[in-house]
Amino acid sequence: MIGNRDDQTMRRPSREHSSVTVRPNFRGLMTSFGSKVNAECPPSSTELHAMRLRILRLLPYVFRHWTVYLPLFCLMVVEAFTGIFFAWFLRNSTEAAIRHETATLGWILAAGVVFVALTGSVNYLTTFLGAKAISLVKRDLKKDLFHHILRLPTESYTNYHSGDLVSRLTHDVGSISGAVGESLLNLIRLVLISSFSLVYIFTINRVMAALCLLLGPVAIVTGSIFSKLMRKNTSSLYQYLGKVNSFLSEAFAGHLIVRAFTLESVFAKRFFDDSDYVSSLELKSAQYMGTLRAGSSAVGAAALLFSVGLGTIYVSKGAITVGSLMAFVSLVSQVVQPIRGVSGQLGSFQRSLAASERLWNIFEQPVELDRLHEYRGMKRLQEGVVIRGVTFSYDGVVSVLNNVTIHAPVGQKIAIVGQSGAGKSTLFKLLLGLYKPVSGQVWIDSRSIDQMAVDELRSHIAYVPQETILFGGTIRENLLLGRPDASEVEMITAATDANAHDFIMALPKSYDTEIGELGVRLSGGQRQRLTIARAMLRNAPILLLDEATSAMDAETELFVKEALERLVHGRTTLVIAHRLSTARDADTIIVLKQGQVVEQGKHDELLAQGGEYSRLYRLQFQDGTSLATR
Ligand SMILES: Nc1ncnc2c1ncn2[C@@H]1O[C@H](COP(=O)(O)OP(=O)(O)OP(=O)(O)O)[C@@H](O)[C@H]1O
Repeated sequence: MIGNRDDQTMRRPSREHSSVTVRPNFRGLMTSFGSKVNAECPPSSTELHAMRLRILRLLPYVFRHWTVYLPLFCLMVVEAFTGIFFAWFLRNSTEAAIRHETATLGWILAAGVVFVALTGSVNYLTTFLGAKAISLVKRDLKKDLFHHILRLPTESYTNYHSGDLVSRLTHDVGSISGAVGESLLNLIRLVLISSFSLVYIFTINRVMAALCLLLGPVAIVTGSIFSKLMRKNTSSLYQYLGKVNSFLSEAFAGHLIVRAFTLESVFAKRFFDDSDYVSSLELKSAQYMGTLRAGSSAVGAAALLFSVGLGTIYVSKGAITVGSLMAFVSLVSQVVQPIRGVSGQLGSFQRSLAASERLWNIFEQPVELDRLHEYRGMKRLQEGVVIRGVTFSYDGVVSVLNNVTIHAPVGQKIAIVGQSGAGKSTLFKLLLGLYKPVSGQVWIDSRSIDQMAVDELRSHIAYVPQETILFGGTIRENLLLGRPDASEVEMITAATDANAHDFIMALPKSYDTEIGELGVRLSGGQRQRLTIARAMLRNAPILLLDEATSAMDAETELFVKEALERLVHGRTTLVIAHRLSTARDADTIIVLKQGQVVEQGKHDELLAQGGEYSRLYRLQFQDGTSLATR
């Protein structure tokens, strides 16, 4: 599994997989999957600073929807007032009842009815607007994140695992709702209720109010300690869930290998261990939450007892009325409850921020472009492609390509051959503009590709990869990916030229047949012909063809060969020829060895030279006469 920046904070606990009997081949796989996360280290001041920054980064998303947040805030002010109204109602109705003031009691009760109706409406609106605010912010975050991921340079994109990216886009974005919704709103609500109640209890009796307030700091301190512990724990949990998702996506995508190599028990064991670990993190969170709630309930109960005890003394001395005591007792819980509630909400707010950390981690990666690439229409080629003195390294240390120069004049076919790892596919990646050379340049029609927009460059190129990559959906949708504006006739012509039309028509819904995830419902040869048809439809002047190595039956092989010949015709083609029979009719054969061009020329010339090409040819000839001579 590919690591990412999060791995830096991971450690491998000693208990991990100690009891697992793993076959040697899979030990590396299992231990890398099994690295757990550090849930225990204490928060540092730099972390708190980072936390503040993360809140600041979320704020624009909140401000963007101020038309929802502003009415919500106003409604919360009204909601806070209704709490005070209840105390006022209790105080005045009790006193009116004690004094037998029936008329006063009547209008107080009428005010109570209005209050109940108002509370209902306010509750409905705050719930609806709260959910709307969360949904809008999550929607924007998801869009921005996906937009950002699509613009990441290949170099940084390949540092993430696809399953982990899915986890960030779904689970982590979903978890953000606390920071922009429930917890944020509850924090504001509790502060408002607490402040209003505080003012009111001070108007009832200052000394009693001040004494009850002494319990506040106790609640705040215990609450914030547990909140921090919970945040660390949740951060670890989210990080680990990303890894579990990566594992799952690989397990499902590679299910054929899992079955063929009888890896079911190994994978099950791995997933069971993961699930246990996730569960242990969740239990730890539950423990923290339980302790926090128990502590804050104790503080709330103590405040209630204290105020009732103190209040009865004040009532007996005639310092306050019974109605005022009732109002005071009901409001003390409004003051202390929010204080303890703030701690809980802060914990949940911080858990949300923990999820946001994994989103900012991606947003921090610089993007290639400020807009998404788009198909720019068909291009023409006048002169051809020139790769001049290109040197390239993935890691900045080992050169994968070394001063490579290749000339592909317009309409010619250039075959690139060489041992595995010689740098053939890397050359294609540079031509597609996925990576930039360390030195040297690639030119198309006397224009350096550095001066071209990436989508302009790619609109010149049709790429047929070695693995047939199709997407879930219909055949039509897959073919039109090559050129979205192609007509029905053009699509059918491309499919016919690729020897695919006949088998497509034999399918139940012909071009509208669903081909399943990655084209799983088609045969290997059918998938290949579809990728050729897709490239044909694109009708780009430059063809980058990475020849498939998988063997097919003679008839399918012939179909694919014919399709490729039609595809190559009239285009400037660079083909990675794994079978030297493909290279035989090339205008020029380039022989790469350890990233360097060691020979170039025509088939017969290179054979006569008796160098690397003739060595490779002999090897293949000995290994399989049929392939080399076909
Ligand atoms: N994304 C990558 N990051 C780091 N190194 C890479 C990456 N891709 C390829 N390499 C390394 O670059 C070298 C050249 O790889 P490349 O895929 O270009 O070889 P190739 O000639 O196409 O091989 P094959 O015929 O087996 O496909 C290899 O040593 C490979 O390990």
